[in-house]
Amino acid sequence: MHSKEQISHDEYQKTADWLMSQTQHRPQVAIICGSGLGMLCDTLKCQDSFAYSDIPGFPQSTVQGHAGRLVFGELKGKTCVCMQGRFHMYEGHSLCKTTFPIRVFKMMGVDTLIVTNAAGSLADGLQPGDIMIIKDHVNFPGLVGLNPLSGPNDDKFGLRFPAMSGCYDRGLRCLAMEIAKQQGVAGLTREGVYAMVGGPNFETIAEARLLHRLGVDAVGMSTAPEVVVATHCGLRVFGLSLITNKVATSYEDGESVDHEGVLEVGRLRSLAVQQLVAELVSRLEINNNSDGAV
Ligand SMILES: O=P(O)(O)O[C@@H]1C[C@H](O)[C@@H](CO)O1
Ligand SMILES: Nc1nc2[nH]cnc2c(=O)[nH]1
Repeated sequence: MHSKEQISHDEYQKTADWLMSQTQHRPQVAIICGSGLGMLCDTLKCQDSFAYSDIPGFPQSTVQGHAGRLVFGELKGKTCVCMQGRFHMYEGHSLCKTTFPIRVFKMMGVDTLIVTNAAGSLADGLQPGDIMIIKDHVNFPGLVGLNPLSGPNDDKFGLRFPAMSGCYDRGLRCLAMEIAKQQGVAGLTREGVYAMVGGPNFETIAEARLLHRLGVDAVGMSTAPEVVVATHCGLRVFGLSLITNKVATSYEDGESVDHEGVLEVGRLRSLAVQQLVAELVSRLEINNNSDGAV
């Protein structure tokens, strides 16, 4: 079951060492591409890319719209590593496996993690095609003990009881809003709360109404475990959700969602998301003390 599997420090190190032996790039920024957002990798220059199936210890991506490649390259003067495809709990991966790359990135010297996802909107002010800068999350699996940090704590990575109150960096959220204004997409962009549910089914009407009443702005099936592990090991985090659909909350209107529709909105908004992320990366101030030693 999820919480029992443990991955040793040596296993993360082995993967980090293998990647560093295969590429000259030493990433400062890691980017995780959500469903339909794999094009974020296209902006990287001087790419070195690896199929997940060739990387020792890496899980495999099984979801359409998640290519399963790790891409290293330069973006606006920063060295980045980009996951073209992430791992979800509903694919059957343990939570340690879904978050495996995060600790590998930390060991490679990454300072900042940018997470993206596709999500359904529960908020009146968020329409398909809008960009939600994640202010905070509700980790539903985590609240009932399905947490990648369950099990013995590895003190080399972080504290047994890490705080999560500031896990989405305030400075980066403000910077992203400023960039959205400068790029003329402020009307499409606002902050909100993301909730992770286990999936893979989309919400029932009753579940959607419950999430809405709880103050959730957008719901998806990923991200929270990655952010918990990143915050635990001291990475600075920025997150955004591309709103791909409204979550149906009425028995009358017959609204429905499917994965192909989710991917289609990703394609339509790819340029706006790409430009926002690229400008954010270019304006990041990197903490050069991050030498990857954990
Ligand atoms: O990887 P993300 O969270 O972007 O993927 C979302 C949630 C499901 O995996 C999928 C549903 O269409 O999109
Ligand atoms: N749980 C969930 N995940 C999504 N990913 C994209 N849209 C949705 C949605 O409506 N619900």
